[in-house]
Amino acid sequence: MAYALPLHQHGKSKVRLGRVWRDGNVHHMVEWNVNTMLESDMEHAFFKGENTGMTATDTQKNTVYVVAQRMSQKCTVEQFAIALAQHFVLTYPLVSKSKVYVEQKPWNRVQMGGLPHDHGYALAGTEVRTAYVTYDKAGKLEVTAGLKELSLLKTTQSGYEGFLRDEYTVLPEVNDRIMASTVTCTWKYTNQPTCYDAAFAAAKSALLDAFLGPAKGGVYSPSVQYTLYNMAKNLLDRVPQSESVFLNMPNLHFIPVNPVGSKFNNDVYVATSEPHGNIEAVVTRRGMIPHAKL
Ligand SMILES: O=c1[nH]c(=O)c2[nH]c(=O)[nH]c2[nH]1
Repeated sequence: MAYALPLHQHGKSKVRLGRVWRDGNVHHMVEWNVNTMLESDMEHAFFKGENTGMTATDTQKNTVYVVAQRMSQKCTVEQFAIALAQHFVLTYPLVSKSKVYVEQKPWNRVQMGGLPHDHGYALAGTEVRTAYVTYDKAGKLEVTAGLKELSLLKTTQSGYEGFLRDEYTVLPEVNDRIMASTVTCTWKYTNQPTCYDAAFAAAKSALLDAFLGPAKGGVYSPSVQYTLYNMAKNLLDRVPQSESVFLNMPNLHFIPVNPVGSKFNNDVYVATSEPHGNIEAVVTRRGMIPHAKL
């Protein structure tokens, strides 16, 4: 006995991508999380196990990257979703309706000293300020200030070369890549600042400046490790009351995509959060005792 099939559809979920448009030195970047769903005359797949004419969800995923690449001018999330939705219906005769849902991450261009940064972005509204305080009977006060979930990204001025190669290494050496991280940082005060807000602001801008470099041109990073050290160093330079800095920086990979043989043109990337690199260190003034990771 054949039962009714009043609804069926198939699609791909959570296709995450980064799209960068390069206008000379000024880059425009978006990160999208795309879900596709196709309604189609595919009853025979359910009833008979025949896949003839089916647009595979893997094909749908590749198409997400291809259409993102075809958007040659900087576009809105709506314009991209329309182009993708129309592509499915206009390309595949059995597809009667396409449904495309896209979420855009709130990456905002960083303003540095009042100037928009050429290629530096920060995620809006995610950063958390932290304070860890201990006080003992002898009157000893220890204050460790910090921040976490500060997401930073730059679309260029980052590379990774010269690392050990053996039979387990497949990673190509690159001198231009996206670098993105969600920074956790704590710094311990030897002397208490007169204004914690001002010290926090100085610390945060020290981190941002070392990660991104100047608004025009940025600064080259040969590794997350080097940038991390320079962020900590900048903080110790600019916050004289601090004695040691702990930094944790996941390396959130944006992997170049060549959708269906098309050439990667520094434009479309698979946006990933797992697995990710994880780099951390404690940097202190000479003679100072490092504070524990909190
Ligand atoms: O900046 C980097 N540091 C690493 O330790 C590392 N490892 C890796 O695979 N890519 C990178 N990038």
